Amino acid sequence: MSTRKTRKPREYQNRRLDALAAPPEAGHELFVGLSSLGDTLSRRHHSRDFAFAHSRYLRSRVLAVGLIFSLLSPLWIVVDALALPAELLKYTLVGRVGLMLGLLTVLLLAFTSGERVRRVRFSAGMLLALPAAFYLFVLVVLPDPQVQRLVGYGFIPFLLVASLSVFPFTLLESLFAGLLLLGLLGFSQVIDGSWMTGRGMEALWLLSSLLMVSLAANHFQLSLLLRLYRQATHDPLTGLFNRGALEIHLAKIQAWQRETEGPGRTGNIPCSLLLLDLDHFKRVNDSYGHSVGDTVLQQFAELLVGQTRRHDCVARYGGEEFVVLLVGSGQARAMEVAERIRYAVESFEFADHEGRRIPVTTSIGVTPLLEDEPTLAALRRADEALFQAKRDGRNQVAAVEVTTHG
Ligand SMILES: Nc1nc2c(ncn2[C@@H]2O[C@H](COP(=O)(O)OP(=O)(O)OP(=O)(O)O)[C@@H](O)[C@H]2O)c(=O)[nH]1
Repeated sequence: MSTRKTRKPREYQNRRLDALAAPPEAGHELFVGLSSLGDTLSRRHHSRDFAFAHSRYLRSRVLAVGLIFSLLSPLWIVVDALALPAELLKYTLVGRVGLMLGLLTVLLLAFTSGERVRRVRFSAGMLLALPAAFYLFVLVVLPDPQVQRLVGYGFIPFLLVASLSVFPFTLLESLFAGLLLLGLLGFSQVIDGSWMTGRGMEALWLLSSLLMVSLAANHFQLSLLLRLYRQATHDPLTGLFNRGALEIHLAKIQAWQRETEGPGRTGNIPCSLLLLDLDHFKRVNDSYGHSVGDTVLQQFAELLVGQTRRHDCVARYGGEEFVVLLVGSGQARAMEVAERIRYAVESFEFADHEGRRIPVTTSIGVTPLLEDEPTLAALRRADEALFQAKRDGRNQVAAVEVTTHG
């Protein structure tokens, strides 16, 4: 174990809090709904961590809807056989075989995608694109007048637009898919001669209305998902990751460390854990009141976020204990960062509600996060180091190092 304390702070990069939807303010429901439009419009504001939760949710929908499509599509061959003459049946059969193979590939892709976000999103897109492509294929290959004889094909764009509402797509994603399906409906009308007729316009209007309903469903589904995710993973007082989310995040970082091992890869990426505890915090509560204590915790959290980089992780471990995960920082660098944080806290002007200064200091335990150890073992080591810093008089940085193998 080693302890050290220097006075000089170092430069640091700023970082914003996790860019997730803020918890909705109490108030008019419509306002609450509209205020989260920015979060459901695109994935721009979603954190990387939410992207994993989102893709797990999307994957379960792809599997369910993919299974329904795969079961319904071959059943329609019976309707085709009853409605179409034998010479036309070959066109729809070829299309259906292609559709079935495509749907099975999508199911396999989604099933094996695990947490690969892009693969899940690709399979969701393909799930909607395949029936549309099948319809387009039939429209193009079938001899012109025969298109009128198709039964149950005209509703494919309607079915697909309605299906959009089942998925937690962003508004822009659904709008893009919806416009393509409107185009497909328009094309089918040109082929069957109903374009710009009363019947054709009625169908276009119906599809547009369905699209609006699906967009509303997407918005409410995604904003609810964001809110629930935030409540489950974030501390409401500071907005930081809570303990459960931290432990999951640590395990993910370790998996990523293992993946980047080996020839041709980035190589071993050192990570370090900082466990921070506010010194004599009970006195702050006792002297200034619990609400001032809360404000101090919030300011402390902001300070930690400001002192770390975007890809580092700051979490509230519980009470007045916080954890910082430094990605790509070995022990020496982690000690420098911990010392900089300790100094920043000591110099920061924490104040009560009347603006009176509250002296606040923090003790910090530092330890490496090894790629192949249980996360709790690393946290326990950080706790040992923190205990050492407290024992050495508080307002200290202490480290517990480990001998890495190899
Ligand atoms: N205001 C406020 N206080 C909290 C919160 N969570 C924990 N605390 C308080 O944090 C204090 C922790 O006290 P102790 O565990 O005795 O530790 P300490 O006073 O910081 O002393 P050392 O850790 O030994 O330096 C308790 O008074 C808790 O009530 C919170 O969310 N808000």
